Amino acid sequence: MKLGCIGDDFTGSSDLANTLAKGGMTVVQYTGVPEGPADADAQAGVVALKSRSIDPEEAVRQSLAALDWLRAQGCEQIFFKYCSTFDSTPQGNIGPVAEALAKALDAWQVIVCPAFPGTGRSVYQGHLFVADKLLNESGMQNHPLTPMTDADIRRWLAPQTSFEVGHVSARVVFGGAEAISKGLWDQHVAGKRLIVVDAIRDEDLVEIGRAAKGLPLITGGSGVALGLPGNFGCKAAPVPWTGQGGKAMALSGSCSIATRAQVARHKAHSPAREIIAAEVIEGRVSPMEIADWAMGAKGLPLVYSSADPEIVKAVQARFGSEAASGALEGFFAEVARLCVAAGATRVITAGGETSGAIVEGLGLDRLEIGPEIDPGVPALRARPDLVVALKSGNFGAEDFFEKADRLLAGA
Ligand SMILES: Nc1ncnc2c1ncn2[C@@H]1O[C@H](COP(=O)(O)OP(=O)(O)O)[C@@H](O)[C@H]1O
Ligand SMILES: O=C(O)[C@@H](O)C(=O)COP(=O)(O)O
Repeated sequence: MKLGCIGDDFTGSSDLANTLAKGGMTVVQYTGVPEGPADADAQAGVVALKSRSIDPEEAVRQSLAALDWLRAQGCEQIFFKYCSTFDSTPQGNIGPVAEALAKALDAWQVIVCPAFPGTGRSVYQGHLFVADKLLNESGMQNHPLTPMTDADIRRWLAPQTSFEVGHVSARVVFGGAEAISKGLWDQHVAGKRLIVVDAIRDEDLVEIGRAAKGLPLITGGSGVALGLPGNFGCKAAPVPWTGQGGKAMALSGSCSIATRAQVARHKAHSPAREIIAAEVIEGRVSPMEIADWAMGAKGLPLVYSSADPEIVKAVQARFGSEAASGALEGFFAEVARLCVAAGATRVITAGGETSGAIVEGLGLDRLEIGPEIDPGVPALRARPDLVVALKSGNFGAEDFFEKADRLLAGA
């Protein structure tokens, strides 16, 4: 295995795996640190952790364990994947994990680049934009777990790390790979170790990828991986896929603007069942009742707790945000487990934390990467009789759920 990746959540890991697979690499996504060796033919391996919103020390511990395993598989370069909206708090976990990996790898010029132009995320003058809005005005300021209230990535990252945070500006990036390498070196000489690199277009990311050739550690969103397959001699190629017939279902715990629009569209003409957080927390609704409903429903049933920011805030004020998230994630995982045990063969999930809980609950330890459904979301094969799609909160067109189901089924 040449490229070793550590993803801080499961949807994000499949987003990165998707970019690498489209670039022609053979990629496998692993759930947590595998016990055995990597697949013999994998050129890249993504160890998916659920470390984005946990205690920073534990996130570091898990990430270093993933690093040890990836190094033991012979990886020449390590990629730490976090969210293209830089989801983190003043405590972490992007800073602490990047710092620990850099120390372990003796990496000094560490690129920090969440840009993903294909989904509207760009970094300019160190500030992160979502389409035409600054990050802190994009809806991400209301995220249930990591509210992003400052678009200046340098300022947001600084309190998370003891390293100095540097910057390579768009003006330098537009000069191409050599100019970027010089920009990184200049920042290194100035004592900066985590270096935010501007990127607005895919071309910028390809040049940043070329400049990253040979660096021990890269950090960012999946966009900055665009140029990496080429560094390992791979060329873009169609990703093979065999569809899966049978019973499908969708589960959504994402409260993002994009997911709420997808839920609204789906429930206008397909079976949908809302999960009320208080009913879950107080035990007034059971996973079995919901699984029975989903297995009995026609078409693509959707089970969702996705709610507007005021509703989420009220739930968190009443029960505490960890308790609310934990209860809902556990509930979704159990519904998925019951449905798969009853014969569901296609499972579509929305939300990073939600998807992580479901994949862990289903015990899916290895995912093969299929073709892209919408930017950043691939079809995944978990077992000979089970395929899944893990949608990042803010990804996907409004008709994502039906589209994902068609592709998973082989259309
Ligand atoms: N109605 C709700 N009230 C409170 N919290 C919720 C509600 N619905 C979902 N959540 C929680 O919000 C979090 C959403 O995070 P996540 O699944 O990562 O979605 P996204 O990808 O949009 O960030 C999860 O922990 C989920 O359990
Ligand atoms: O980089 C991204 O935006 C995604 O790959 C990702 O990590 C999204 O996370 P969630 O929105 O929590 O699913």
